[in-house]
Amino acid sequence: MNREYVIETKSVTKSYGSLLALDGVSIHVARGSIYGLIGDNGAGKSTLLKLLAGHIFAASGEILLFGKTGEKELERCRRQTGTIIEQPGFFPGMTAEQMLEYYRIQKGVPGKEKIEEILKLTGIWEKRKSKCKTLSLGQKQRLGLAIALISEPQILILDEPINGLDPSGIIELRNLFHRLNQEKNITILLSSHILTELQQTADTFGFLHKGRILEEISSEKLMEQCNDYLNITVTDPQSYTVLLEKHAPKDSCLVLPDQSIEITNPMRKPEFYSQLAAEHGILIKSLEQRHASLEEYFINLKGVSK
Ligand SMILES: Nc1ncnc2c1ncn2[C@@H]1O[C@H](COP(=O)(O)OP(=O)(O)OP(=O)(O)O)[C@@H](O)[C@H]1O
Repeated sequence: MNREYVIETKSVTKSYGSLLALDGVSIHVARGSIYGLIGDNGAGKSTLLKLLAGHIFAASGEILLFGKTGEKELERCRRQTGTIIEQPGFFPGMTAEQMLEYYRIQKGVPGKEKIEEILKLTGIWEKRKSKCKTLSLGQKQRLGLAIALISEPQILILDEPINGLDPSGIIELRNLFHRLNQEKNITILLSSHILTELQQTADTFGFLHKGRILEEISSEKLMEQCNDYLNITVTDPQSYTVLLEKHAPKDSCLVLPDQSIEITNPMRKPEFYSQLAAEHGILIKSLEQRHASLEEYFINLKGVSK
């Protein structure tokens, strides 16, 4: 399938002095997707997002927005992009509504009526008369999002938007991202150092580690990779594996160095495996069910790349 990428980088490199922050980074963000850029602290996420936003420039490689490249074209395309890379400056004494109006005028966006629509869309309408200094972190994130949305962008680029929010704040923001994506057809690129935070938000993930993209993967494929495991320790592993081959031939079994037997994505319920042993006079010492988490997947990926 030939998907249209609204954001693409090709072998982008960026150094700060002798520090290579991005090393040949290529990412592909399809129109209509929510793309999660995952990486530890210092992996290079902000650097990549700043390059896309035009705050800094690459040493080599190519950046494409809406398929267009070259600084002049990119500048034009960036007008259709809303970004929050560092918190936009808020004047503490201004109200949320005044702050949004300030940015509307600064960005040259016509139509005062947009203010009401965006304050309602981002869920801070009730707080419109509150001064910025009194807003909570979550409310500030929403106001930042409102500012990014004022120019009706087709793309949103958000650096760690979930950082520091409590669980209910995360859920609210996640729902908002889904609404913006579904109802306004906005493509969203957002970063986080916590994979599980983006697990239910993004449909595509890019794993960035020490300035390099290790993998780009759809959330569907990622979930498939996170297998279920059954780990069984028995008194007689040899006889038990023979039994498994006969009675559960479709299962993929592996005898681990500690002589326990690992079944990946077992076809039957755990009781089947304990009954099978019992019926043949084999004693089960332990039986554990495990699901490889997304975090484990990322840790393994980083391990392989060393
Ligand atoms: N202006 C700068 N001058 C020098 N080094 C920098 C600068 N900005 C970033 N770096 C370094 O580049 C590397 C990548 O930093 P970057 O901020 O892009 O990472 P990050 O993945 O966004 O990290 P975090 O999750 O901590 O925000 C880090 O080693 C950082 O110290």
